[in-house]
Amino acid sequence: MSLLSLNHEYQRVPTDDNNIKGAETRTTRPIPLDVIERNNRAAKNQTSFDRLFCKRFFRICQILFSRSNPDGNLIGIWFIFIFASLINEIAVYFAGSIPSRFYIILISKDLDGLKTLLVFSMLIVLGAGLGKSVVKFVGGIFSLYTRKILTKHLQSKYVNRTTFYRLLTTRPDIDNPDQRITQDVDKFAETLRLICEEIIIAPILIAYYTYLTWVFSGFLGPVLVYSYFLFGIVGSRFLIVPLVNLVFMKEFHEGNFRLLHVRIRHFAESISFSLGENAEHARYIIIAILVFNGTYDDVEKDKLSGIISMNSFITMYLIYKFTEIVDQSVQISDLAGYTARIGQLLEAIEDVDNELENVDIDSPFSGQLSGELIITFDQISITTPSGHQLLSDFKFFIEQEKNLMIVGPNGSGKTSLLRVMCGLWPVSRGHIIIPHTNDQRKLFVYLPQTPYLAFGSLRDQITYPMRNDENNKYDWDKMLTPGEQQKLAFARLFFWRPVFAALDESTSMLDSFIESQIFESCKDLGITTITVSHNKNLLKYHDKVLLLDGKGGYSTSDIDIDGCEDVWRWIDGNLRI
Ligand SMILES: Nc1ncnc2c1ncn2[C@@H]1O[C@H](COP(=O)(O)OP(=O)(O)OP(=O)(O)O)[C@@H](O)[C@H]1O
Repeated sequence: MSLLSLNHEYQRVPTDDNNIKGAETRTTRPIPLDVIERNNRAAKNQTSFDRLFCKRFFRICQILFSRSNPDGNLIGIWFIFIFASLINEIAVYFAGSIPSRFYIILISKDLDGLKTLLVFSMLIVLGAGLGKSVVKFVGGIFSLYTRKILTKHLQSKYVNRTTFYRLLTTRPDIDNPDQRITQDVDKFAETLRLICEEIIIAPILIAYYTYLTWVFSGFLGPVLVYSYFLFGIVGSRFLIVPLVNLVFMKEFHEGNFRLLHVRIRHFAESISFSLGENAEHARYIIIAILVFNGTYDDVEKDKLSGIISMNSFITMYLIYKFTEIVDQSVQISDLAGYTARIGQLLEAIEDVDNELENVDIDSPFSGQLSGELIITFDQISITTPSGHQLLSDFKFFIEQEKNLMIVGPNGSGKTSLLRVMCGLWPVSRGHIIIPHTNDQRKLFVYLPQTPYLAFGSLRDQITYPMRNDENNKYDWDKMLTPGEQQKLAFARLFFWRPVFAALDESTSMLDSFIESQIFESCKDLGITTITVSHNKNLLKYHDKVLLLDGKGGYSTSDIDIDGCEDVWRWIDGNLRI
């Protein structure tokens, strides 16, 4: 026997009158979408271009560049990216010096020099074009790998144990996690590539061109260019802040829009049945200052034109590089928006995982099979994620080979009892003692009213969650009627032959003959059923009934095959009180 102690509270999340910034939080309750939107707008610290952005961006970079990441890292591609950009910039530098060389050769009438320069120019122009293409190609690979590493990282954390279930049911502040993992990661990777392509070697180039501008035009040149840059940076900082929040909200709405379409696709038939259908001026001033203040008075006229041309190229290129950085403000605000969404998801997954780490759940599917298997609810209390108490001080045993039927009004907590039994929901008080089995036999299999049918072959449906190496991808939801889907779910149950089967209205679409055959097969296979149903005809297949009254109370009764009518009258009487 092992102890499943789940005596902790749900993850706390912010609500409308309880802003995220520095506010007290309280137990979750369902939050409407417009309230989440208002919270996101108000909570600028969650989605702004500040320290939090830097922290989240750094965390994502750690994932991307980590040597220990099983999905690889970006270090190699990053170096190739820098190398390709450097080669491209060297070609650009030589291309920029071509007009200066032409001025000098043409004014000195050097015909041999002109022929050599023509060949040199063609090669340089070709090299610069090729260099740009190589940078774009390597950038594409960089973006692809960024997406692959981040998606695999998030996916493995999200689809892990019951993390996705807990995140979806207890963290309504994390809208559309699916969209964050698919779309937002893709856009993050593409935006990062665009920014990197422009500024990956900017620090090296800026240092080099600052030095050259200083050598050619003296102290005033770099000062003017740097002032222009600072002005641009301060201005764009003010632009970025509101944009980050807008990018965040745009993704939020896109996620909801896609979700609506998924729902329309899923419920197409039901819906149809119900007819519900931005310095040119500043650049030249720096050159003019030096020509007119006499710095180049001693220089010969043919060389002067070459110096002016080269000087203007260098200064303009430095300004161009700074302009490129300032122009990145739109991209950076996009990047900050995507970083906020991915960073938030990573933090929420970590919270949910920590919550799970603190819960002592021993795997119910391993251990010792010793005698009779009994599930014990030891004075437990069950509270919904929204804080509503369903059951308190609940003390009960579920014994092997004693089929149990759970009845009660809608919303009384019948399915919730199965949720805590399977470890999906924590209990707010008490503990549940779960027995171990020593063979490969599962302890529980849960069959809901609408079973989950994975894309795949018929064999995949029956052996789910065990995977088979088959390439057949059928959409069984569309091919089978609800009744046939329920029958297929029972084929899965018989394949796994667990000790206990939690049947949650899972025979509701089956005819009574099939129903009786199913309960007989369960008995023959030694599967003890824990059935949630409103159907009194199922009483005869059970040995015990548990009645939840919907007010936090419960009562039990044994069922004798001849006394089903009496038991039903007893249930009926209790529910009318
Ligand atoms: N994820 C959730 N977040 C908040 N409340 C929930 C959640 N899931 C269920 N509840 C609430 O818990 C209560 C019990 O739900 P449960 O599914 O256990 O009812 P039930 O007895 O199985 O009802 P029914 O017979 O209608 O299936 C309901 O009031 C329901 O609204």
